[in-house]
Amino acid sequence: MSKIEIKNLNKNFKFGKDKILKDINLSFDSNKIYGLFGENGAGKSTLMNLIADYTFPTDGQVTLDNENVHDNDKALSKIYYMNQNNMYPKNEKVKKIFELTKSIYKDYDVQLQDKLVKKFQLNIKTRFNKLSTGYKSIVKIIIALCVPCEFIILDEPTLGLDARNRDIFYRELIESYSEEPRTFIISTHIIEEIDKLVSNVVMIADGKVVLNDTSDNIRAKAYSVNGPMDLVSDYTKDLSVIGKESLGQYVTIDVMGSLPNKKVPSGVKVTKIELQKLIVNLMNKDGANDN
Ligand SMILES: Nc1ncnc2c1ncn2[C@@H]1O[C@H](COP(=O)(O)OP(=O)(O)OP(=O)(O)O)[C@@H](O)[C@H]1O
Repeated sequence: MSKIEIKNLNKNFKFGKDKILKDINLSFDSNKIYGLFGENGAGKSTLMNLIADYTFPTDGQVTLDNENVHDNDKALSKIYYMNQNNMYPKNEKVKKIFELTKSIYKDYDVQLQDKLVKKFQLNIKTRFNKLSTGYKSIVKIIIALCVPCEFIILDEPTLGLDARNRDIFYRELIESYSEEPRTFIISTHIIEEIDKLVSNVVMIADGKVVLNDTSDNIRAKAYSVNGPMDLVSDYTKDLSVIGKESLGQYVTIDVMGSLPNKKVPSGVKVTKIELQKLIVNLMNKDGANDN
């Protein structure tokens, strides 16, 4: 059971004034699907780059099974990183790129690759640089699902994909994961499409981890409380408020934590919050400070 650990990590870029990542402590366990969320510029890609040793920490370290990943071929061979950079020879046909990948990874899953090529209707005789943005992502997705690595990091994998192809991707990811469990770390802004798929959620805001829990735990402690302002304010007074919207005398207050051990007042409705709404609330710091 392998594990990636990020310990006391800080990152700033040489010419940047600010720290991009601040005192990050996180672990990514075996066989889980992590959603990595945060607003534009929060530091998600930087974190993924650090895990895959594309850049190095200013302080702290990233380890895989207690070994620093930096310049560590053994550790890095267990990590596959799909991102927006095109690492493939631009003028090669897709078929050749698949062959090159297969020659690097001994247990590369050619059967799955062929199945995915058909599902996505990818023409493997096309040169990579002639593909549309969506199909470039599809080539990378196929490779990411077929390489025999224990940790698959996907930075905005569905960039440019239409709704049908996004649906195929999610279904194939789940099927592939069920057959061959491994760890996925997926960064995306389309939270509502993957919230049912992720087992764990990590959210970064202002370079810090602000949420790191299982999806089940988060769902079990995030609620919307709606009703007359005075009743809702009283019912939620000891809870951590993450969002608030009011319409006249009626208010919806989003909270995190255990609900009070008392009867919900008549006229007040308590519902669970969707992950998407929770993340947006957490991004919206003003909302969190409203109460
Ligand atoms: N090589 C670099 N040099 C200087 N600053 C950088 C570099 N790479 C990233 N940054 C800065 O680090 C911050 C975080 O960027 P990062 O790409 O990690 O965010 P992100 O959460 O992935 O954003 P997005 O969702 O928009 O892709 C940004 O302010 C960005 O400008």
